[in-house]
Formats: sequence, C-alpha cells, structure tokens
Amino acid sequence: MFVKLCGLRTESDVAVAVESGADAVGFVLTASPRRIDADLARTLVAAVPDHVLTVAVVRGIPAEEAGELALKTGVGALQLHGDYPKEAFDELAGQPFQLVRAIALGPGTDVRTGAFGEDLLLIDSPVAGSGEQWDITRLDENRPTGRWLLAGGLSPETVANAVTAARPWGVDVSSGIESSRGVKDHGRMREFVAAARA
Ligand SMILES: O=C(O)c1ccccc1NCC(=O)[C@H](O)[C@H](O)COP(=O)(O)O
Repeated sequence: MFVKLCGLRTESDVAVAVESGADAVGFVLTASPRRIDADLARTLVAAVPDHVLTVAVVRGIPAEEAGELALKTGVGALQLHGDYPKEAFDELAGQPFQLVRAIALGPGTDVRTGAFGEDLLLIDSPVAGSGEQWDITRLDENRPTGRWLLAGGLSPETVANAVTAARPWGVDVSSGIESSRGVKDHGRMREFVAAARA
C-alpha cells in the first residue's frame, strides 16, 4: 500500500513523514491554508531521502507555470488539480518529474491510469484538500485500473475500511492528519501510515 502524506509545511513534518514510512510527501504550492512558497518547498524537498517521492501540488495554473514550479522546487512529481486537458499532460511529458492527474468522479470521467499520459491517478473528493468524505461505492460502477490513489476525507480511523472497500493501489491524506487546518499532527501522521498498511 503506497501512502502519500500531503500538505506538509515544516522540516519536522517532513522528518516525521519519512520516519513513519510514507512513500510520498506532498507540498501545496497553490491557494490553500497549506500553501508554501517555492523556496520553502525546495528546502523541504532537499531534506527528503531519495526513496520517498516528493510531490508539488498545483491547481488551475497554466501547465507551463506548473512545470516551472516543479523544476524550481526539484520535486519528483507534479500533481495537477483542476480539470487539466490531455494537451496539458502532453506539454509536460518528458520533463524530469512524474505527473499525477487528480480528479473527482463525474459523468464520463476517465479513470484509467495513464489515459492522459500521467504516471499516477488520484481520485479525490470534489473539493480537494477539504477533508470531505465522498461516496466511494461509486467506484464500483467505474472501477479504476493501474496505479491510483484514493483520497478525500481519509483519516487514521477510516482508512482501513476505505482500503478494504475501494482496493486502491495507494492512499493520500491531508486534513485527517491535522490538529487544525494546515497544521500537521505528528501522532496522527504515524497512525495513518500504520492504519493504511494494517
Ligand atoms: O490541500 C489542499 O489545500 C489543496 C488545495 C488545492 C488543491 C489540492 C489540495 N490538496 C491535494 C491533496 O493531495 C490532498 O491531500 C487530497 O485532496 C486529500 O485531502 P483531504 O481530503 O484533506 O485528506
């Protein structure tokens, strides 16, 4: 079970994520209570060992600008929220970072990993980063394939049942490991990783 902890903002957040065994850590570079600037992201990325994937999270900015942010911060992956068309993925193909296509389920949503040329698919609640749960049984009618992450309102308390029900390749969390909006709770980060893998 691949586990991504998102919205990290401090060096201690990063250290705890790595110690807890997370496979990926996310840095939000877009409007959010969790937003950090590219300089801080670059510093935090440099503190992450190579075996942990670093991910820059953006929403609704031009693909070229998103790519520049990924290069500036030195992340291993760029996570695109906000209905980016396939052309945006084509534009970013061949760069030295992976691409994560973040979507919410809707009519006609393509849930095949790689359909837009991405390396990873992330299926989230309609409001990314809100901590809102959504009806994951909707996946029963539109089952994803390949390397995909389940996100949206997960927590140490809910992740095991969600994994059993949805059978994702991995999971992603932000709000459920916070003590208040934008502030990571290090105990809950550890609990989440353990519960996801239990
Ligand atoms: O975290 C944010 O505030 C955010 C803002 C804008 C776009 C994406 C954002 N987060 C993306 C994530 O990867 C979250 O971890 C994912 O949506 C799950 O969030 P949560 O429901 O809070 O666990």
